[in-house]
Amino acid sequence: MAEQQIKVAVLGGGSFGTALASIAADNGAQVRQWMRDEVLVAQINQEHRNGRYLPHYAINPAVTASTDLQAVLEEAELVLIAIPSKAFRSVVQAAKPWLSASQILVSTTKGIEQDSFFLMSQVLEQETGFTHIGVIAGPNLASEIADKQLTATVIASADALTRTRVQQALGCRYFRVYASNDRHGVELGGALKNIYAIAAGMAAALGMGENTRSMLMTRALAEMSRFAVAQGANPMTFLGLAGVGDLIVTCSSSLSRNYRVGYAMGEGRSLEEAVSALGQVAEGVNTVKLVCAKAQEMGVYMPLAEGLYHVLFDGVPAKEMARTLMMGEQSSDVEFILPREAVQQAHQKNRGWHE
Ligand SMILES: NC(=O)C1=CN([C@@H]2O[C@H](COP(=O)(O)OP(=O)(O)OC[C@H]3O[C@@H](n4cnc5c(N)ncnc54)[C@H](O)[C@@H]3O)[C@@H](O)[C@H]2O)C=CC1
Ligand SMILES: O=C(CO)COP(=O)(O)O
Repeated sequence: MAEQQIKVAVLGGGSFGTALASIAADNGAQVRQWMRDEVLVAQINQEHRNGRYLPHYAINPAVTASTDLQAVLEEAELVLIAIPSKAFRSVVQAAKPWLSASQILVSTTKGIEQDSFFLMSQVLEQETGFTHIGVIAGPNLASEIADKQLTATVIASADALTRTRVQQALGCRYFRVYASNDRHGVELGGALKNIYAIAAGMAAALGMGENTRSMLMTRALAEMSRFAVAQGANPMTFLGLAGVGDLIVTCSSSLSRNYRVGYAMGEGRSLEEAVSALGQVAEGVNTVKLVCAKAQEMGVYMPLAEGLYHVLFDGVPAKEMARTLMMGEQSSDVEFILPREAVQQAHQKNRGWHE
């Protein structure tokens, strides 16, 4: 679909970086991928395979890998950054000498920075001061994309050039790219759903049914959009691929690392055991900590996230937490229609009937 060959740099040698590099190459781009591991670089360049993260996937030979940031970044028009949130800023800082204001910088990372509570595009903005900045998020399990299973993502940016170039560079017969200008909402959607994917994995391992999962996902969406609106995002974004789309896939699929962490804990493993068995990043573990602290600070009601926090970090059994949540205050279904406060007030007014 791309009209002329675009030069793309991908920072990150993990599963998503590798899948994105190959999409761009399938789409006719010249792609350079940066990673730290020289063995992996040699394997990608010689065998066109990433044995550590996507071992069964044939990478497009037009992707060349390198440990040299300068070589990867110079001449790149589009830079996709697929680095876990914990290391994101340090990688951007290392890349800075070879970044320029004419480049388009796009975060693909679904996480939040520890001390600042910054989303990754905010880190990009703060570190570079550039304007062509965007994020992508959506139902994008890397291994399914690697298999060329049909899916779509959202490029979110206030900058029209960023949106258009990413649509041109990545949109292809198995990957559609939709546009949004709610960067904050799209990025929050991607980060927040990881929390609920852990809870969904746990519920599945505990033998809870499809009604339960459906309730969990829907109430998760209510919580996510409540938090995002308090942060200045547009609630309608959560009806899109980066909201409900990504929530459905990560809460339903054992290919999701966050879901797998929850599932392992539901089977009785400790958080540490679950995370170390995974061997890859599950952003939700850190995100739930940060979001619960922020929600408390801002007075945002997030019972599911708080419940999960107590299960992960305070040793509360998941089944006990589920019972507590079920007996929590009766609330509003869609609070953008009937506010939660209206339901609470009606309860106070009509006290005594059930007691
Ligand atoms: N895997 C997936 O299905 C998807 C992942 N994402 C997001 O993409 C981000 C990256 O995830 P994956 O590629 O899946 O992770 P991964 O766990 O497969 O790989 C992480 C990569 O980052 C590298 N890395 C870690 N610390 C580094 C540092 N200090 N310097 C340089 N490189 C470092 C690792 O070596 C590895 O190559 C995450 O935030 C994730 O939420 C988004 C959509 C889909
Ligand atoms: O974001 C993802 C799919 O859209 C990947 O989820 P995990 O990080 O849980 O694997």
